Amino acid sequence: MKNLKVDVAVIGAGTAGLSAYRAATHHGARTVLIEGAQYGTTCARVGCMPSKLLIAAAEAAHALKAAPSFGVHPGDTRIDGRAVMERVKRERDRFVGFVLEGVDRIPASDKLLGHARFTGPHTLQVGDHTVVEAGRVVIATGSTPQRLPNLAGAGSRLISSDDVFYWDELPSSVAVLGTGVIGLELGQALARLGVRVSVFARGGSVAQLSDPQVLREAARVLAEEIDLGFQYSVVSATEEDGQAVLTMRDALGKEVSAPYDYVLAATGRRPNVDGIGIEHTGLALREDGIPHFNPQTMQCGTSHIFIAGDADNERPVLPEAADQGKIAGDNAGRYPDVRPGLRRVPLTIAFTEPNIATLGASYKTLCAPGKPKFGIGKVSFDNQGRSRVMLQNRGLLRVYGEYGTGRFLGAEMIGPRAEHLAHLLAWAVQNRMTVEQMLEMPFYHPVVEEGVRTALRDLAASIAKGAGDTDPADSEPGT
Ligand SMILES: Cc1cc2nc3c(=O)[nH]c(=O)nc-3n(C[C@H](O)[C@H](O)[C@H](O)COP(=O)(O)OP(=O)(O)OC[C@H]3O[C@@H](n4cnc5c(N)ncnc54)[C@H](O)[C@@H]3O)c2cc1C
Ligand SMILES: NC(=O)c1ccc[n+]([C@@H]2O[C@H](COP(=O)([O-])OP(=O)(O)OC[C@H]3O[C@@H](n4cnc5c(N)ncnc54)[C@H](O)[C@@H]3O)[C@@H](O)[C@H]2O)c1
Repeated sequence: MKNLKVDVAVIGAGTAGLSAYRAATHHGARTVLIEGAQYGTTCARVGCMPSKLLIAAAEAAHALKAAPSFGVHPGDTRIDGRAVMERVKRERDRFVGFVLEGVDRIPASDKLLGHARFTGPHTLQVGDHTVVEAGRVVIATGSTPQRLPNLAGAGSRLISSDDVFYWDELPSSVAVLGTGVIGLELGQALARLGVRVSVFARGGSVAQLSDPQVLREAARVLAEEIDLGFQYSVVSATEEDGQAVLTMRDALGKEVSAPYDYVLAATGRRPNVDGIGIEHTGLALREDGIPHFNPQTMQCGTSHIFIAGDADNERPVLPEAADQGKIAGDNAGRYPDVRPGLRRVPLTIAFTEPNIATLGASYKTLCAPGKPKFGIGKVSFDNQGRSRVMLQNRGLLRVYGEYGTGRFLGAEMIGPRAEHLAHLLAWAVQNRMTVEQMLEMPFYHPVVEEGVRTALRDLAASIAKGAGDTDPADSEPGT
């Protein structure tokens, strides 16, 4: 058994861990980066990048399908599933390659391969070969797809998003369970690529939306294109003749049963805090097994242990993993001088088409008990000029503002090019702009951003009327 004494140990060489390693070494701390599986990060290997590559292929197929409405007739479309997957994997490997080059530049003496688990607050057992004694530790262990026991009967036909990006060709049919970001992004992309797809939701949630009006519109718009069913529960899943036979029950008790090449469980991801000996740290744990931590410093309690990225499940997206990793690494590096780091305004984007995005304060948080009422403005994209020009006139944007100050608080949307609209609005929230100040900004013509202006004008009017103006949608927020 080897023994290693370091200032900082970082567990996990994903986006958060790499960011933490760089920050800690910047402070001159002797740091070791421990990886239990593969270098290359979830984002590059089986996350953001391959999913967007698959979606890009799907968008190309969809453009051909939409072309005749413009009087453009591309002829017979042939989707070569093998070529689609080859490009996804080739480009994915290129992105992974960049990460690996970065890892190669880290001195060998700073890297350890092996699963790490705490044996005490300052000690880690790595694989069966090394004991690390660390002054401080950063937990950056990421997350793993959730496995549902009631789907286990589907055997080898039960997959997670990880498996999709190792396919050699496209299957004929897939049942997707879950209408979160993964289920909708992959479900729509596969459907556009000619795969028979059924997407089943347990309840009524749609991606990260909580505004009931936007949620309803998103469900309607997406269901126009894909076979999307809400309020379904699993009756059984079996493996028969190389296929999965999935039986689902709807809210009225009606059962539907069909064979699929695969059942894709997109039912959330579990932070990797199990099996790392967290119980030996002495940290106070929440009900979900994650240590209590300060989201400004990433410090767990008042301890020498920090947490970052998907492992803390606060905002499980890539830019947050990078930010949190930096904050955790900075604080571990200069411990005990622990300082708050830069946290940005929340921003999430689901790359469905239309895109679904949220930013700033969500409708749900604004509706929390004890919160003051807030003004709401909205625009439908149904008749929005540029959206209609592009035949992408579907969706709804709702924007929120504070009574009295007129400060812009946040927005939820499904709409054309929402990935860009969401950035624009998130920057306004972070700059603490008022709705009036936003309306003083330039808007070109004809652009989708003119829809944003319509919503902001509506919000300005709502704020001017004051808190007596009740929201017509006043109802329970979604998930
Ligand atoms: C299909 C999919 C699509 C996504 N698309 C987007 C997107 O478009 N935009 C976006 O912002 N986000 C997206 N995400 C989310 C994003 O990928 C994650 O939030 C991000 O990669 C998390 O980074 P991380 O460093 O926390 O975890 P990871 O990159 O998973 O790193 C954790 C590392 O820790 C290692 N590890 C775990 N336990 C141990 C242990 N005990 N000992 C040693 N090593 C250990 C793991 O092997 C892993 O290498 C997507 C995710 C998925 C699954
Ligand atoms: N574009 C992006 O930024 C992007 C893309 C993909 C993934 N991600 C990240 O990955 C994370 C995980 O994505 P996800 O879609 O798996 O999770 P999610 O939490 O977004 O959605 C999970 C879905 O599964 C359903 N579900 C949960 N438990 C279930 C059960 N027992 N039975 C049936 N249905 C159940 C939920 O109702 C929900 O519809 C997201 O939180 C997101 O942060 C981000």
